[in-house]
Amino acid sequence: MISRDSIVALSSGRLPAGVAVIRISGPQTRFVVETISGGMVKDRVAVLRRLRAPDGTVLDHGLVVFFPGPASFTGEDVAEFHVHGGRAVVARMLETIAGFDGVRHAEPGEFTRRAFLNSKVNLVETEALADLVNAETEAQRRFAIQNAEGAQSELYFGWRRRLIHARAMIEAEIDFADEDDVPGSVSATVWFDVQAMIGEIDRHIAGFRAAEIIRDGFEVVILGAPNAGKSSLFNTLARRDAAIVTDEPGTTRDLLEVTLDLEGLRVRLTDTAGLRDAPGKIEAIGIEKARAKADRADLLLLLQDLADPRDVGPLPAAIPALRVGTKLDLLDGQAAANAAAHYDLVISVAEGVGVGALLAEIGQRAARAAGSAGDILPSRLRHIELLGETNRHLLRATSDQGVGQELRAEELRLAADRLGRLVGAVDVEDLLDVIFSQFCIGK
Ligand SMILES: Nc1nc2c(c(=O)[nH]1)N(C=O)[C@@H](CNc1ccc(C(=O)N[C@@H](CCC(=O)O)C(=O)O)cc1)CN2
Ligand SMILES: Nc1nc2c(ncn2[C@@H]2O[C@H](COP(=O)(O)OP(=O)(O)OP(=O)(O)O)[C@@H](O)[C@H]2O)c(=O)[nH]1
Ligand SMILES: [Mg+2]
Repeated sequence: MISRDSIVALSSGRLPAGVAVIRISGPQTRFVVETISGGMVKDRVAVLRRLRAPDGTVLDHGLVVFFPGPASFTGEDVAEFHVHGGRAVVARMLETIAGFDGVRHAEPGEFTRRAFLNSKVNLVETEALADLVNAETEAQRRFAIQNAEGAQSELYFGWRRRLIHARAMIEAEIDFADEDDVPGSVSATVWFDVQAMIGEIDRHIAGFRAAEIIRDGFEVVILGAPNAGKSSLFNTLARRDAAIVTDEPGTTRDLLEVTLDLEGLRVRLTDTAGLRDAPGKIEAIGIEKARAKADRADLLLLLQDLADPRDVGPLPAAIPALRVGTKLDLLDGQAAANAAAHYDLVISVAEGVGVGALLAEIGQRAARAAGSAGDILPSRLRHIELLGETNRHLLRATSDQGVGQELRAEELRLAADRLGRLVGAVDVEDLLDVIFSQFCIGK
């Protein structure tokens, strides 16, 4: 076992709570349990005990669970005290346990760090555990649990195994080049597989945007001329009066943002200043911000007042857009029918027409951009960087341009090494602080 100190922390959330879980891991765990619970408890069974400080003071009545190492979450002896979730109860419990010799308060992510150091989880699973704890939407939860269970790391381990095999074959061919029983076509098959893997890795890297959408949300920006009804739509979708609405053109100046949960996906909706030429100083800054935000959007909603359509000039052409006609209620039946043909959707916020259809359309586009449930996607910039390096080595390995088999085999080794760093199978000491700094205390 690598760690000598035992660590303790509150592993459950905000206080006060009905119940709070205090967790301890390390070699002092048995002694702490014996002392506080007045004797050992059966392994892996929750037992109700009176909990006392070493001086005999009763702290609480709570459940005690003991998990002997190495078959525990961290791989060390672990115990949990499930106590009443009052601030004073928890404070006194933590203070008492941290007062034992060899026991101290845990740092953020330290339980999971020990699980990693004891090979209970690999690095990619560790990151997924952090994502699982932070998941707020159903899509985030689904994505994180899939990777916490190993889907993403299995993909990387699989590629790494194929490269190790490829390198073994190429080196065998180098060593036995002049013997007859090593068929020359072996290397052709190997290079063919490596070539295929480059494509697989490139496609996987391309999935990063989908992972970002799952994590950070699908960016939708509302644009249009002043008074087009942007803020009115924004408030309706947000289901609250987040933006000021008046009949005065130029009401909105700053960017306003709300987060929606559309069928389990996070969607970030931004209201912007109406676009028009040379308005006042404040409005001009707002318009500049609106254009900058639009450049980074996943979807634009281009609103136009059906009763007073105005042109707003060129918009980012590369970004998908929905043309939305607003204030449908102001048109008579015939004019309304004619107008509908020129837009993707027509709406009346005043009468609640078309808003449901617009929301459904946004939801569908967000879902498409986030990929299908079960897609294995890279979830961190770290993954993209190492996968990019992997492929650069593989491209060098597969280019014949006067490079000997030895050097090509070496490129295969370097590529496999990059994948090893990804999952933490090769030395990653320098990475650990970065990764575990993303955790909260008690995890
Ligand atoms: N009360 C409580 N609930 C919890 C946790 C916890 O630590 N305590 N977890 C904490 O994250 C999660 C469950 N994850 C866990 C993962 C592994 C082990 C564990 O003891 N693993 C051993 C034995 C496996 C087995 O019996 O099948 C091992 O891997 O060797 C426990 C919890 C969520 N719920
Ligand atoms: N009849 C009708 N009026 C609407 C509708 N939507 C908005 N309006 C009115 O149009 C005016 C402008 O609405 P806003 O939502 O503030 O428009 P905006 O596009 O945010 O305007 P700026 O912030 O100035 O760019 C207000 O008087 C709204 O009440 C609608 O569906 N029907
Ligand atoms: Mg507005």
